[in-house]
Amino acid sequence: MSSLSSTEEQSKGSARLTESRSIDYIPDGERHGHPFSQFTLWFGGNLQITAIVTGALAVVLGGDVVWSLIGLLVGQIIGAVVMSFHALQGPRLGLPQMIITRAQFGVYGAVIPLVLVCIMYIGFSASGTVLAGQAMARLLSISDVSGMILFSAIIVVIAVLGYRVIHKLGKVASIVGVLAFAWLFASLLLNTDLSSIMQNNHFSLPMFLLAVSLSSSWQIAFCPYVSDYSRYLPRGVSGPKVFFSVFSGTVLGTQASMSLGVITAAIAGSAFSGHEVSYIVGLGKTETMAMVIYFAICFGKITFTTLNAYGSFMSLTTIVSGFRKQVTLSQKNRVLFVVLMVAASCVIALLSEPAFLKHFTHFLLFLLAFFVPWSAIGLTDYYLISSRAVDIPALFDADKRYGRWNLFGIGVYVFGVLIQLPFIENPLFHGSLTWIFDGNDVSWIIGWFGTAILYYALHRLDKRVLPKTTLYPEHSDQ
Ligand SMILES: Nc1ccnc(=O)[nH]1
Repeated sequence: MSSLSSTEEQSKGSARLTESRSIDYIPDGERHGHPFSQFTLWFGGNLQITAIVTGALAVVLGGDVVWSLIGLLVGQIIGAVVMSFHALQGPRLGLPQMIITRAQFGVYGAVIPLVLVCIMYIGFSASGTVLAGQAMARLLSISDVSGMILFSAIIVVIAVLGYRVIHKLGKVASIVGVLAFAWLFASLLLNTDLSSIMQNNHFSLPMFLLAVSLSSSWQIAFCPYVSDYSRYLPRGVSGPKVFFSVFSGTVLGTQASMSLGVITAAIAGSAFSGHEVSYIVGLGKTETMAMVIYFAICFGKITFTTLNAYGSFMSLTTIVSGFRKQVTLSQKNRVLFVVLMVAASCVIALLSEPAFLKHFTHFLLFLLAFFVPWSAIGLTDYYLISSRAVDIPALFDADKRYGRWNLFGIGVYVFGVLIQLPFIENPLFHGSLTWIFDGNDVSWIIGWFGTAILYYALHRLDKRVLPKTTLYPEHSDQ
């Protein structure tokens, strides 16, 4: 009887819209969903203004049309392969992404990348809030400040509701995004001679590499939270289906947005840079259509701003729980943590000047140097060294096998960050060896492979005793 009622409660709990779990293991009884939801989340989420502007950069900074499109696609594919391998850990381990890091860095050691993750996502959200807040202000005829606050309030609500609502949002965002993009592509192409744009075709290696880096770093920045959104899928779900749903969703969505950016920048020339939003809105020749586009811009920013809020709230929980041996989070603290994270990005958005935002974007890209080695260590350890076996209870207890600080993992990580520095080309940081690659930033390639190879080659120095198969928490119904 008691087991019946607890099962009943559980199924009711899992069907509720408000999520109660955070960084804890998702038991089999609560697993649900289909890999297709991964496609709609990553496809719909990427159909948005920041991806358009990022794609346009390839042309604004001097690239041609044809090779920019190809370079962006190549970078999309490389970044999405890495990202999709992280996504697969969700259903297999039933855990969000960053807590898995404790297996390689130790329960306390994982705080090092976690703090950086929080900063990165607060930053991404801040820049998204500025754009969406302005679009919302035009849409509702309110001030920019009110637009940003209102947008942030919407993000708090969705992030608190959690997993199920986020996936529903992904589905709606896919539909709204496809309609908006079909219209934008059609109005651009009907008014221009596509063949003349396609003649803008002159290969230059530096510009090609720039396009590859723009899109691959776009994708890699999702890695610290991909499994957060796949962790409720059934444990035995088909690996290839999850992989290809995430992969095709994120590649197709981002490539559509970035291609629109490339074509718009090529047509508009200097009229585009600095006036991206008003140029896109100007494509709607009537007042009503302009309002529809403002709506699409605002709506398009909701998905990832929510993901950033949810991901940073989950990371904050992982930091706090590491020191408190705590596995679950009360509903009150859940709301508190989400509000803290969203308020931080809203304040940055409110204080930011347009020029500040540009520097801030450079800073966020610079932060990527800290995630590339994190990703390389996480994937090499999980797929090649641990053979996908993780002692899940030990991730929650610093006295168990993963310990407090794993000096081996942390050491390789620090090395991975350092080997990238000479190859970073960012307005905030000029590496000393970038001349070898004609001033291009290929630090992410060197950082990822250099770290993975080193971690693998030296793994005998690692003192951890690894489990033979994955160990699940005792009271879970797995
Ligand atoms: N490329 C991105 C990764 C993560 N968050 C974002 O807003 N954007």
